[in-house]
Amino acid sequence: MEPDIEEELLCVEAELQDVQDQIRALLDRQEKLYERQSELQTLLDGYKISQSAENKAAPVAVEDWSGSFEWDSRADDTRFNIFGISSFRANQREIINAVMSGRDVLVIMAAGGGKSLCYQLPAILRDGVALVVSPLLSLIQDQVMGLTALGIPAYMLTSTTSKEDEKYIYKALDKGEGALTILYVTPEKISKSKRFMSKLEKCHHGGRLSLVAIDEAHCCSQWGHDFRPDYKNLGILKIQFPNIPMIALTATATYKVQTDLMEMLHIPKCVKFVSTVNRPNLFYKVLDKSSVGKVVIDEIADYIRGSCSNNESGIVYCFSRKECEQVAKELRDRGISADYYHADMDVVARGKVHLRWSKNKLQVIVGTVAFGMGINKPDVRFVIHHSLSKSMETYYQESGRAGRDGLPSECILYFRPGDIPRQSSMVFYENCGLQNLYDIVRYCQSNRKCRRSAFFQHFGEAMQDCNGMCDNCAYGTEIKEVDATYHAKIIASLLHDMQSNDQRATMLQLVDRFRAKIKASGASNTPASDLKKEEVEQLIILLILDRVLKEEFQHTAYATNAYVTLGPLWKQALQGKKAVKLEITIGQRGNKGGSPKGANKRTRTSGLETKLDELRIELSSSHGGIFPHAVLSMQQINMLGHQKPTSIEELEKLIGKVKAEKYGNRIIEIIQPYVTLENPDVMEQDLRKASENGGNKRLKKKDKNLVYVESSEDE
Ligand SMILES: Nc1ncnc2c1ncn2[C@@H]1O[C@H](COP(=O)(O)OP(=O)(O)OP(=O)(O)O)[C@@H](O)[C@H]1O
Ligand SMILES: [Mg+2]
Repeated sequence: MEPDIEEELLCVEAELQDVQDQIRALLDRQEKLYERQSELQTLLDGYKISQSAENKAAPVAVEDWSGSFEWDSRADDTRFNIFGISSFRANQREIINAVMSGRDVLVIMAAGGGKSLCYQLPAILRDGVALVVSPLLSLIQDQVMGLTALGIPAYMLTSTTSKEDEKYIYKALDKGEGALTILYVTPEKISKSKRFMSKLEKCHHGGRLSLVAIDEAHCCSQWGHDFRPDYKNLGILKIQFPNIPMIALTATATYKVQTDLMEMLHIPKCVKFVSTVNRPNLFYKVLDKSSVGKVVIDEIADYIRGSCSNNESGIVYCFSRKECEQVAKELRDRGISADYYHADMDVVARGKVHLRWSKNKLQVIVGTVAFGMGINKPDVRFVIHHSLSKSMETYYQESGRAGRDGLPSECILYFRPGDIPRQSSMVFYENCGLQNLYDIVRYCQSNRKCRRSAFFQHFGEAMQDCNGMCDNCAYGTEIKEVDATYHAKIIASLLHDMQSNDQRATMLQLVDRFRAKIKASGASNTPASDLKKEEVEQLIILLILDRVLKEEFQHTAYATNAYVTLGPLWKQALQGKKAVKLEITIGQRGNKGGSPKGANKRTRTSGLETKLDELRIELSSSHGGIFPHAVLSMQQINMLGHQKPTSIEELEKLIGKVKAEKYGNRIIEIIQPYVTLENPDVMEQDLRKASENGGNKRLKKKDKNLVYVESSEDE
């Protein structure tokens, strides 16, 4: 009788546990649905408001921003002859048209998408002064130097502006004297300088304020990833200058951030342009990270030497300041030109490192997250994460600093489960901190799913083709699936015993205990004996993601420790009711030996291109220390390398009038010897085609092995 009762009791308990788990799962779902409900409600409210506002206003024609406008030919001329840009990228033309039509505009466009042109070009086309608010001094300096080199009267009013320039700027604002087309300021100028605001108002009253641009506009919103208090006050600009078009630009903004921005900047009726988050030229890959530090550095150094032997720029992101210094030193020991960048350094030292790197005098910056916004270098060919970021959003931002010029570039993340507790003990108190971290852990652990699809999912965008531009799509990984249900049971029972005795375990301790238990039981032939140390770590992470286990944190005087404890579904695991499948990679994850499709594309071997690269560095120093990419972009170097123009007229058709006039003689001098080496007939044909194309389309490549990628809308 008694055994029957016990058995039934066990069954009832198990069923109860099951029911509780289901309730928990439903509650989770309910929470998610509430969240979505509120998002949809806001969306609907916004839609209704804009509808009623439109109904009240005079009826407007359907807004077709891609149609033809009176300024079309001037816009094309400025794009090509001043900026040297052969065609507009997606949405650029439409955005420019909306601004030119006097509308307020909100632009969400991926990093490197070409947002600057969207306000710089209308600034040139419209009469008067364009005010640009940008959050960082370094960003402003880059932009002003670049524009000045193109002959555009651009100035900045910041703490570093000389008295003389300040006087010039105030006079231009006040009385319209002197040429001033674009004026950059930091948000503090708007919120703190009454003098500046009064001059700006005078400029406006005189009808000389052409537009207002708010760059990195996500800084306005507390929900964004980089909130800046001074950005909160920028709403004043629309109140004071209601009839001046305002354009707000950012690389990423969730729907919540977008509505927040529109409200704060007082642009409820703005035209919104949202471009895809996809960066088709970036190759994403995750590599297993060895627990031996030197091995990881050896691999990184090998990669840089092998794939970026032409001194192509890159970034290595590290978790801590100490790690940055260490990794930079070890890369230098291996002959790579690398230096570190973190928040503990003083501003001058940081600025110096950044500048050397921007001018191609330093190949690699090893940085913490402090090396962030303000990186304006277009030709970063690789971003390597020495350890994982804290969320998908942060990873998207950081890896997105690669390939802003549209040329193929690589984003490599070194992952090992042992790095997770370091991150989790930093983020656990943030809103959704652990949830965000576990999302990127899922990204890292996945051996099958397209990496790109994780970004689409995260940013709520429809899937797009990856075109083999991630490791899982390009070559996949050989995987062995292990039934780890039994292993999970042992781990749950181990932790249960420990917790009953008021003991705790870190992940490493748990791995050791697990392995010791297997060894002590002499069960070398049990299925649990077959897992290596790293695989047990991987299993523990899997159990955390599956909520069988969870992380808990405790502060000591020196650190925050992360412990692994039993999670909501532990009983199921203990009873062997939770099927656990562990994917183990066979050999090394990713195909390190083979080259991904993306990596091949950018191999630049031509001697002429190397010479042109050297020339742009030389010209950049002799033209007031501007950046080499402001002289010629990598795309332009590739184009010149293939088309080899030999006269200023031909050159003009490729890089526009301003650059051809300024640097033309030197460029042709470099190209000339290479032309005489070639078959004159072939060259003749190429040049004829170039002029037929008006310089707007690239020529067909002569050499099948050379792949030339130009970023343009028709790419
Ligand atoms: N239509 C185009 N064709 C080719 N190159 C372009 C085009 N538009 C912009 N670029 C180039 O792309 C690079 C990135 O442009 P830009 O700095 O405006 O990007 P962004 O969208 O502001 O990115 P971020 O969010 O990182 O600031 C620059 O080198 C710029 O010259
Ligand atoms: Mg920008």
